[in-house]
Formats: sequence, C-alpha cells, structure tokens
Amino acid sequence: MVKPIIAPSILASDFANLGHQCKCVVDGGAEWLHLDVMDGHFVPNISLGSPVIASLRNALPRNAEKPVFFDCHMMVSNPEQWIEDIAKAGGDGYTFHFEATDDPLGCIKKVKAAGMKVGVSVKPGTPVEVLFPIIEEIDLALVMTVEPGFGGQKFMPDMMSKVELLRKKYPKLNIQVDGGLAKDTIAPAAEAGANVIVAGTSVFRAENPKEVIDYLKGSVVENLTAKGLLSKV
Ligand SMILES: O=C(CO)[C@@H](O)[C@H](O)COP(=O)(O)O
Repeated sequence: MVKPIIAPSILASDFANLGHQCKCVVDGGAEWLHLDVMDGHFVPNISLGSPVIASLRNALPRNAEKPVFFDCHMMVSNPEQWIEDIAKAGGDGYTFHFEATDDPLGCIKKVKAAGMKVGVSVKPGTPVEVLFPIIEEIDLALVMTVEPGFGGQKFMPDMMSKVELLRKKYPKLNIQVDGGLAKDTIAPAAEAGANVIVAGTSVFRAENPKEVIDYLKGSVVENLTAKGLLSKV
C-alpha cells in the first residue's frame, strides 16, 4: 500500500519569495517539498544547498500544524559529502543519483545513519534494473522523466516502462517521477504506477496551484485505487 504524494519542485519558485510560496503550496495540499540541490558538476547548473534548506526549515518547522517533508534531490557528484549538512539543515529525505557514486550501498547506509529516508535516482539513460539489488534498502526510487539539471523541460513518456516494471515487481515501493509533470502529462505516469509526483513549473507557475495539486493527486488516487494499492492512512 502506498500514499499519493505531490512534491512541488522549488526550482520553479520565485526564490525572492521562497518561504511564502512554499507555504502556499503546502496550504494547497502538497505533502512534500522537492528541494533540488545542484552542484554545477553532476549537472550543468547550480541551484541551492544547505543554507537555503535550513532557512526554509525555520519557515516550515517540523512541529507545524501541517508538517511538510523536505525531499532533497541531490544532483551532485560525491553525494556522500553532503549527507551530514543536509540532515542538520532539516532534510527529511536524501535522494542521490545511482550514477554519482561507486558505492550506492555505502551511501545508503550513511543517509540512514544520519536519520533521513533514502532515495536513489536514475537518469533517463540508466536502466532501472540497476536498482534491483539495492531496492530492499531504499525508501524511494526516483525515475527521472527529463535529463536532470533544469526545470521546465518536456516529459519523456518512454520512461514509463521503467515505472511499470518497478511497480509490478515492488507494489509497496515509493516510486517518484520528476520532470515535466503537469495536468496534461500526469495520466501516463499515474497509470504506470508512480505515487510521488514532482511538479515544478506546473504548480509554482500556476494561477491556482491548489487546483493543479488536486488534479495531479486525483489522477494518482484513481490509478492506485484501480490497482488496489491505495494506502488508507
Ligand atoms: O530535478 C529536476 C530537474 O533537474 C526537477 O525537479 C525539475 O525542477 C522539475 O521541474 P518541472 O519539469 O516540473 O518544471
């Protein structure tokens, strides 16, 4: 049984109004915030790091009436390097790229030891089968539906075969999709079995973010229900 989760990607937010915009999407029904950390090395872009995450944690504390899960997507080389910093800054989940380390299992252990949930991501060119040997050790698998590095790219529907395969083999796994998710692309992702939807541009740039969040979540709920996988909690 899995939960439907919408995780707006802050890369598409107005960084000058980050705290306010994040509170709006949380009030609009987002359970997670997707925090894109980019180092200009693993991906050709630089975004933000632990100081921004720490400020955001102050604005959205864990003891709030509606606590929000900080889903840190580490688009960085040497992901082991930032585990402690991100945990101290208030990260709840730490998702690193399979392609970024020679020792995924070692990295997984360090993330868990730092008290965070652990996710592992695959870029579009990486077969999802690489995750099979480590799947029992992780809390989330992230299937990238664009090349990591930039928001506002086009959703890659051919990645859905990866999601279908994962969902078939691992019914209880949190399967996240990231890149180009919007009202007009959610159907194939939800049908394939994704339950954690990252959406940047479509949520933060919407006139009514709540309406988009509701739509995306409705599609996931419908498909998880049809598969008999919807968690009641
Ligand atoms: O990790 C990334 C890009 O590298 C994503 O989180 C995007 O930032 C999602 O943005 P949209 O495609 O939804 O605008």
